[in-house]
Amino acid sequence: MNRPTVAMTVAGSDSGGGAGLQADLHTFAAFGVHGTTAVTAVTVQNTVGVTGVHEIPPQIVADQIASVVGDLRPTAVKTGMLASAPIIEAIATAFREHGIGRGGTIPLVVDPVCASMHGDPLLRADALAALRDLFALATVVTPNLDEAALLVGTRDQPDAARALLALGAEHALVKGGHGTGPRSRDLLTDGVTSWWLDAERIETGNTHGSGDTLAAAIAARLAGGDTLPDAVAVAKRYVTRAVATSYSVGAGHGPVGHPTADDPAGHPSPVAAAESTSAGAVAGAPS
Ligand SMILES: Nc1ncnc2c1ncn2[C@@H]1O[C@H](COP(=O)(O)OP(=O)(O)O)[C@@H](O)[C@H]1O
Ligand SMILES: Cc1ncc(COP(=O)(O)OP(=O)(O)O)c(N)n1
Repeated sequence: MNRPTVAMTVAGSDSGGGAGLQADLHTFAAFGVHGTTAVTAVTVQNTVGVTGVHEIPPQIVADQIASVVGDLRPTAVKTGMLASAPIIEAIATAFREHGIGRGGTIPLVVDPVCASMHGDPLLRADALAALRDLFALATVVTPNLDEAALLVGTRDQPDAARALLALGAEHALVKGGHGTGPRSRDLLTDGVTSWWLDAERIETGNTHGSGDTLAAAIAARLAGGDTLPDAVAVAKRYVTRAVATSYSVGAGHGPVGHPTADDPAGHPSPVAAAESTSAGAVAGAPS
C-alpha cells in the first residue's frame, strides 16, 4: 500500500500564488509530501500588494484542523498568516486537543507572519500577545528580522533567539534574509547548541514567499521523520535554490521558484553541511 507522508499548513491564501498556503503546497509537493490545509484568511493580493483580507470564522479554522487530523493524520504542522487573536486562540485550543506541538506528538513550525513584504498587515495589531502565547507550543518559531523586532523588540539574531526561547519555543530560527551584506545567515538554536546556516545572498527582487517556503520545507522534512536541525539544514538549502530560481511575473515582486527537492524521500544527516557549533564556542551565540 502506497501511503504518502502528510503535512498540514494553517495559513492564509495569497491570490497571487506566490506566498501563503499556495507556496506551502508547492513546497510540500516538491518534497513528495501530501499537503493539507486549514485556511485562516483569504487575501486579495498580487505581486504589488495586499488590498483586502477576509478572515475565516475561528470555529471553521478549528474544524478544518479537526477534520484533517482525524482522517489524514499529518505528521507535521506549519502555521503562517493567522490574522487575528480569536483565530490564534481557536488554533491553540485545537492544537492542544489533537496533540500538535510541544506536549503532543506532532511537531509544529510557527512562522509568525505579521506583514507582507510590501508592509501590508497580515496580523491584527492586537493579536501580538496571542501569537507570542502560541510560541509555547512551537517545535520551532521562524521570524524574519522585522518580525523579531515586533515580537521581541530586537533585530539582533542571538538576542531575539534567546527571547523566543524564553517565550517557550523549543527552537528559534531567526532568519537573516532582510539583512544586508553578501551572505544570508539564519541562526538556529535550542539554547544549548547553535547553528549558523549560511548561504550567499542572491541579488533579486523576487523573494515573495521565501519565508513560507522555508517553514513549509522544515515541516515537510519533520513530517518525514527528520530531527529539527536536519530538517532546517535541508530546508535552508531548498530555499536558497528557490530564491535562485525565482522569476518575474506581474508588475511587482515575483515569487521564489519551487524546484524539485534534491532528496525528497531520503533521510540523510545533512546538518554537518551547515556550520555547527556549540553555543559556548561562538561569540554572541545564545544560551
Ligand atoms: N536574497 C536572498 N538570497 C538568499 N537567501 C535569501 C534571500 N532572501 C531571503 N533568503 C532566505 O530565505 C529564507 C526566508 O527569509 P526571509 O526572506 O527573511 O523571510 P520572510 O519571507 O519571512 O521575510 C531565509 O533562509 C533567508 O536567509
Ligand atoms: C497569505 C499570505 N501569507 C503569508 C505572506 C507572507 O509570506 P512570506 O513568505 O513571509 O513572504 P514575503 O511576503 O515576505 O515574501 C503573504 N504575503 N500572504
